[in-house]
Amino acid sequence: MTNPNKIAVLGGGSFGTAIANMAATNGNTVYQWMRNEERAKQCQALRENPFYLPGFPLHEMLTITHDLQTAITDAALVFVSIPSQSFRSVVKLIQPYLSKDTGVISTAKGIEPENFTLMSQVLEQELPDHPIGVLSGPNFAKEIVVNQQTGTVIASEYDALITLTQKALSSGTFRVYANHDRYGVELGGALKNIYAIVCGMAAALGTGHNTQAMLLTRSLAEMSRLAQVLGANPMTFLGLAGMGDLILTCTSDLSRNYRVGYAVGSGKSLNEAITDIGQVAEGVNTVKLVKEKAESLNVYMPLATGLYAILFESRPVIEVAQQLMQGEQNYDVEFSGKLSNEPSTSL
Ligand SMILES: NC(=O)C1=CN([C@@H]2O[C@H](COP(=O)(O)OP(=O)(O)OC[C@H]3O[C@@H](n4cnc5c(N)ncnc54)[C@H](O)[C@@H]3O)[C@@H](O)[C@H]2O)C=CC1
Ligand SMILES: O=C(CO)COP(=O)(O)O
Repeated sequence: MTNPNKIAVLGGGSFGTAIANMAATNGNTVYQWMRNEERAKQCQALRENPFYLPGFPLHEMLTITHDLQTAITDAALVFVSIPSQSFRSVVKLIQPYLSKDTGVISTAKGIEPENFTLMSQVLEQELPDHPIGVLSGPNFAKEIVVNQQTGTVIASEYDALITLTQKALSSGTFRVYANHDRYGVELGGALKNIYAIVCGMAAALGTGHNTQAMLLTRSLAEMSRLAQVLGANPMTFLGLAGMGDLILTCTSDLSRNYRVGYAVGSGKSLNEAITDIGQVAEGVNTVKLVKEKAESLNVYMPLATGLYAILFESRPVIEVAQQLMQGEQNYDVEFSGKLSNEPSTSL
């Protein structure tokens, strides 16, 4: 049996800390697990995470620990806030400590290279007997912890898990919407990172509002086109986890993906940009996987393909932008039966 008020959060980064603190503030008994024992002890003693969210005090109901068993035993919900590159290895560690009905929720916005696997699919594979879900939306950790009003989405086939998550996290400043299209919600969160890099790059080149509006809108069209072919509901992309997160990360330098794009657009190499940011920018790997996927499925994704050419084939940004603008004319709104998946060379 699980304790309905016990929640575990795996990951010592900015989003894990924000989620853990919110759940603790709501009166839950919360354990945040960090792999680094020294850091866990330091954060627990300081009542702060100076590595990712310096200056922000943590709630007394939150315990930070290096002990995975203590963190997980009896927890009703486990949030996995580990970047996609390490996600599976951490999920493998928790299996022995989970209770039978513990719900496990991914907050990671990335894709595993093998078989284009999303993180909740990793959960499905590694923890087939557990209810699973995805938390995704326009959610900068740095704004959540200072109580900026925020909306998010819990996506799952399990209504009990949705209700439990809403109860654990909802507050006067955090609103948790439900969605049953887990795949679409998760895909939206992963794909938008590509376009955040594109928009950061465009901003570095001094583009105006017209360009930004076009980029955002065509990004949404492109994401939805792939999503539909992959079996997600493209309408999901009109919600917080699609359009909402796209707007957020494509317009703000709080986004690490946007900052990678801005740095590359300003003349830095990709490696320099990543090193300077010092935190995970999932879009850099996602664009490689999406370019391959789009080619194998013959889905037209000019922005993702153009970004790949700039980041990994040394194509000049200006040259790629001009090519996109001068291609043949295309339709504005898709999914009306016209041109939904026909190849073209324009934006
Ligand atoms: N920061 C944000 O505002 C948001 C982030 N996300 C997503 O959440 C996921 C995590 O992001 P952040 O917390 O921001 O990342 P972060 O870069 O701030 O922190 C990642 C944490 O994971 C830990 N970690 C990495 N590999 C590990 C391993 N093998 N074992 C144990 N711990 C490991 C790191 O030590 C670090 O504490 C990402 O997929 C991101 O896209 C989602 C919504 C908002
Ligand atoms: O997904 C995010 C906010 O919703 C965070 O975006 P970045 O990973 O680009 O910082």
